[in-house]
Amino acid sequence: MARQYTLHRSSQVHASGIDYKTALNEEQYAAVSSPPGRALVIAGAGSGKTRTLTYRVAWLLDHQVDAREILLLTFTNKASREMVERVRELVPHDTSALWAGTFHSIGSRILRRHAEDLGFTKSYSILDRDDQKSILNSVIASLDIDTKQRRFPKADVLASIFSLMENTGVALTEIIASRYDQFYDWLEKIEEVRLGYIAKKLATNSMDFDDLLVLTVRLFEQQPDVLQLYQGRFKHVLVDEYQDTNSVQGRMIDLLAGERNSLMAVGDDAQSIYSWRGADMSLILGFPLRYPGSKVHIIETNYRSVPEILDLSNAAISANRGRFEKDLRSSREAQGTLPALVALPDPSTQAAFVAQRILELRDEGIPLEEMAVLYRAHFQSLEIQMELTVRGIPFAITSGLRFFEQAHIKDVSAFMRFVVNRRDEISFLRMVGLLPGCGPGTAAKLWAEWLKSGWSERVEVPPKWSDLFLKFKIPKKTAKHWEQLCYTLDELTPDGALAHPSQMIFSILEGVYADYLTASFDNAESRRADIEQLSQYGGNFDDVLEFLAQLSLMSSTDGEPSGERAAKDDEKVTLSSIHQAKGLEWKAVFLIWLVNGQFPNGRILEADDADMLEEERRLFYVALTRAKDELYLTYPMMNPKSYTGDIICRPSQFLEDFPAEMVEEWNVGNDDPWADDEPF
Ligand SMILES: Nc1ncnc2c1ncn2[C@@H]1O[C@H](COP(=O)(O)OP(=O)(O)OP(=O)(O)O)[C@@H](O)[C@H]1O
Repeated sequence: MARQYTLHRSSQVHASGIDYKTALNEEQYAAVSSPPGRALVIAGAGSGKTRTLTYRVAWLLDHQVDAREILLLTFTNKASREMVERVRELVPHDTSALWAGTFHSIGSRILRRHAEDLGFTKSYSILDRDDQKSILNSVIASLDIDTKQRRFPKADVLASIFSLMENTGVALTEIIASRYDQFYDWLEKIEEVRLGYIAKKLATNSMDFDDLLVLTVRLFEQQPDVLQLYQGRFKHVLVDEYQDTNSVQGRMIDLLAGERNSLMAVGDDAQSIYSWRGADMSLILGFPLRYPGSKVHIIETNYRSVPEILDLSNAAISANRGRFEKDLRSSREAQGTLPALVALPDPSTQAAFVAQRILELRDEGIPLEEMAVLYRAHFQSLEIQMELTVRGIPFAITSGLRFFEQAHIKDVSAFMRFVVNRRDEISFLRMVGLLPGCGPGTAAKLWAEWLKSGWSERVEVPPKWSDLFLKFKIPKKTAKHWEQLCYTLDELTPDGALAHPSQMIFSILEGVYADYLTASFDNAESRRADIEQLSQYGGNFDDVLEFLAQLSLMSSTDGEPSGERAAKDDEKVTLSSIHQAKGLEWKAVFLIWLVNGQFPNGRILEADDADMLEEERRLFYVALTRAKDELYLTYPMMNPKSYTGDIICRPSQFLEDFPAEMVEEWNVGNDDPWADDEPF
């Protein structure tokens, strides 16, 4: 009888040498190794979404997929950087042709190549919120709206309204009626401002963040050949944080996936927390219907939290109805202590409790950078900040201006933006506005002279700025500085070519900006150091267009944790809003201000809208699931700072969503001999 002999196919051994079955759990492996097609991966909190996506990319590369056929869309720039880095560590393949980034950065990359088709040039500027506001204000001024008679929405509010429109596809009338009905009588004028804003963006060759998405989709819809080009390239589209995509992003994905391409969307419906910015949860819930025949993978093993914390989180979210059923299990051993529920007399005692506990935990061996204080809104961190400062406990706050949004960084980039995009009025005005004696009136006149010269419309850079600019009419006080500016601009474009980004920054600093810094800021030295750092960063780019795009994208408000997050070797407690804690984890988490009206937020309670309340509960769930080992839920019983005088606080209704046995109540006393026996 013939001998049975089994042949081990060499394809089992991957170029990367990764043993996928060992590196992943069964659920993760099923998703990572799934055949080409449409797949939705519902991965619970702490279940390894990053691992699943990075191994999926490695798997594709190991299975003869070319890196250039992969598109990885992420929610933040940081996430995309980390994932690409992780893939590089995993596989020997060349991954440089892989496209990874946020929707905005991928949109910008595509638009850069096809801007002419949409009436822009490839050197278009990207507007941030500040720039948007300047344009909107100038449009409002030009329309002669009588804002004194009745309150007209401020530029910031208008920018939010227009953005919501673009991101949701909902008509202006409807948005005003449902969310801003106090401005309903202004509807016509608001529409005029909107049209004026669009026209001004086109005239100044500028796009805002929403345009990066909307125009990409428009390009795909209006030009089938362009769409085919990208569909033909990206055979594998992977999307992270799918629960927070909005309808335009959803459409962009659908278009790229087309009829045939593989699509893997990874997300957790229970963590969808951006509907206020247009995220559309129906995209994730409706995926199986939109993609008939798609496979749904559910990953339910949580590696992060001890069972006590996870059970509480599961119970807390179970009150929500609109969700995929899942049963998240902890892979960790029970530790025998329950999450703490701590009622404190008032906000300052709450702060004292948190600070004291932080010090005790540090003594027990948890480093400060493994602890976080989370809250619904930034102002709720005030007392904590004061208390930590008094006790000398270092902390980092994830709020405030990002590096790239600071005035001095924007000033320097205004020079670069203008020489690159000579129709960029905002940058021109910002740049000349830095010169002594040059107020808004003079700046506007200079801009008019510039337009009159005809050079703003020409493709080529003027061979010598000084030849042109020195003919302009300049106030006496400004003349010397204007001359200096001209020579600096000449240095930015030697012989009509754009200089290297680092060289440009150096010239701007030495030519014009250093003087301005010392004359304007008492911390000129540290600002100068920032600019030098920017110049160093510029060394990573050969192309100034790429550099400027990256700069704008980094200062986006796309949910990126801003400010400094405590680096690993930097011993600091993190103070963060829950939104900005998305995707992060700490050994000990303090969730403060669990009071009705604060969390859930008062506006949401007033609106009495079930969907909004569910989103608020998901936010609560996100906060709970950030904790690995210790979780403290705290609230003040009295709020002495309220406008109405002292008010008694009602504990958050979310605390009623789980059985009392799941937490341990702490009674906090006082060792002050002068205090009453009772805590208050
Ligand atoms: N198969 C695995 N074996 C061991 N540890 C794992 C495995 N998969 C993931 N982990 C670990 O689990 C933790 C959580 O992973 P990750 O941060 O990717 O979760 P997540 O799904 O993005 O969570 P969230 O959505 O709550 O932010 C990480 O520390 C990760 O290293």
